Amino acid sequence: MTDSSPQDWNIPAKEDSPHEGGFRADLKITTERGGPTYGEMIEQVRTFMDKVRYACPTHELADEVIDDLKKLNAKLDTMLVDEWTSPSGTRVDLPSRGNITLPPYEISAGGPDGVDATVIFRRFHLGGNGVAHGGHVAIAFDDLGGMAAALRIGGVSRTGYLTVNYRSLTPLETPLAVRTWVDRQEGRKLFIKGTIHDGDRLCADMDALFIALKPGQA
Ligand SMILES: CCCCCCCCCCCCCCCC(=O)SCCNC(=O)CCNC(=O)[C@H](O)C(C)(C)COP(=O)(O)OP(=O)(O)OC[C@H]1O[C@@H](n2cnc3c(N)ncnc32)[C@H](O)[C@@H]1OP(=O)(O)O
Repeated sequence: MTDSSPQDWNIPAKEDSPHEGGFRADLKITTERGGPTYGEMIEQVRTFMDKVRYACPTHELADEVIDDLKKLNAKLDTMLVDEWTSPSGTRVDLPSRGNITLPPYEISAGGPDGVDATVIFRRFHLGGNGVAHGGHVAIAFDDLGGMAAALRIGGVSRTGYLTVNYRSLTPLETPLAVRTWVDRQEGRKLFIKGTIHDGDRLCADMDALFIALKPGQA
């Protein structure tokens, strides 16, 4: 088998976008891409990453795992698609829309006024001394802040700035309440706020600007 080279990832989109050269105009929402067990596949990968974070393999075991991973990567190589047709990020029936790169969250309510979700930072989100890495906290805010913006404008925006105040430690493997909402809107500018709580305790809050993209804008 061969390792993937960088060019392998430049997979052209199958369909033309109504936004030539830019972001896709429509936000795809799917529940079937990748099949009925796609969510379980993603969960197994997360579990694997949890174990990798804490494992100290012998040389022999590391070599075995490398061989197994090469086989798995070769299997997925036969199924690579462009970003617009990948299940990842579109599967609204799965935690974090099936996006392996995000901390898994589940949305309990979402609309033009904001989003309520429960996020669980996993063992592989460890920063140090048993709690979450601040960068992963920011990723949760970025995605759920972007979601609040998307649900307000019915389209795509990009983060202009995102400030996180880390108010107290953010635990791993604990369901945490996230709320993001549009504080105010000025034309294309959406000023988003957010909080993450562990019970009554505020772990972090966010102050961000998302800017709605113009047609054709990347
Ligand atoms: C069931 C539900 C299904 C939902 C369905 C799925 C939902 C799915 C959700 C996905 C959620 C993902 C969320 C991730 C979002 C990223 O992580 S995006 C990646 C990180 N961000 C970037 O890479 C952005 C890089 N920057 C850029 O591309 C450009 O600067 C931008 C943001 C497009 C803006 O450029 P532009 O269009 O030329 O606009 P520009 O005129 O510069 O600025 C517009 C206004 O914003 C102001 N502005 C711009 N930047 C700043 C700044 N940093 N600070 C202050 N003001 C600023 C300008 O001053 C200007 O203000 P006004 O003069 O109009 O008052």
